This record gives sequence, structure tokens and C-alpha cells, in this order.
Amino acid sequence: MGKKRLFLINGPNLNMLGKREPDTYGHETLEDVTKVVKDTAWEHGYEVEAFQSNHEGDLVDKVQLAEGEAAGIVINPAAYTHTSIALRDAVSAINPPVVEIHISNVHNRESFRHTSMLAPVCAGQVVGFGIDGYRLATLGVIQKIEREGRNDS
Ligand SMILES: O=C1C[C@@](O)(C(=O)O)C[C@@H](O)[C@@H]1O
Repeated sequence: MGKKRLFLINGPNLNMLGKREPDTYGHETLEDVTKVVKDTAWEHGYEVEAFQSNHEGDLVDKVQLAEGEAAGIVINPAAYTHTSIALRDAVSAINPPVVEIHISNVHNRESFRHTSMLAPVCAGQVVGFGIDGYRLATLGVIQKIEREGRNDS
């Protein structure tokens, strides 16, 4: 049997990490984020499939694919966090646990960032730890998977 798989899903504009508003999001790139998640997952016997899209429907498609293909998801839905009922419904529709992560502390920013459409249907949320939050989110989703015995990827 191969390694259990996690999906790492990043939403719009996160392909520009490192160049985009570095005071808010830091200088590290999406490649660095992927490495953090892969290294953390690997330590616990998981492999990672990383996906980034600027398009809502493509993100919905990827979340749906997790059913049967991944044991869990780490997702930064970026701006779609605050708007996307479609993404929330996709998370609701699948069994693998989903952990939401934000690089910045969305709660000390504009009020429109204080609401997450997805958080109520996620297993947990990590906010405000920079890209280290991806490590925490990965550990969190693995913990959920192992506690709930969901390792059917
Ligand atoms: O694109 C992003 C990035 C973000 O998800 C974060 O990681 O801090 C926070 C969102 O409000 C914003 O739209």
C-alpha cells in the first residue's frame, strides 16, 4: 500500500506569494509553502498533492476529487473564503477532514475578512502564523485523520 495522500489547495493570488503585499504575506513563495506542507506530511507518512487556482470552479472540482483520492485537505481559499458558498458546499459534500489556513491574521484586518464561509464546515482553522501556519494546519489535519480512523485514500 502506498503513502496516504493529502491535498494542499491554494486559492486566488497565492501564486503571487513572495511578490504580493510582502508586509502582509511575507517574502516566502508558494513553492516554499508547498515544501513546508510536504516536509511536515512526510514526517508522518503522508504524501501531498499541491494545487493552486485563481478560479472558483476549479477549486470546487479539486475539493470534490478529495473524496476517494485524499485522506484530508489543507486549504487556503484566499479571497473565496469570504464569498464562496460553492466552496463551502463542496467541503460539506466530502468526508475527508478539511483544515482552513490563512497566512495573515484575518481578524485584525478589514471587517469583510472576519467572516469565513468555510470555517463552520471545516475541521479547524489556523490563522495569523505566516506560512508556519501551513505546518500547523498539516499537523492538525493528520491528527484528525488518525483520530477518526479516516485513512481511506
Ligand atoms: O488572499 C488572501 C489571503 C488570506 O487567505 C491569507 O492567507 O491571509 C486572507 C484573505 O483574506 C485574502 O483574500
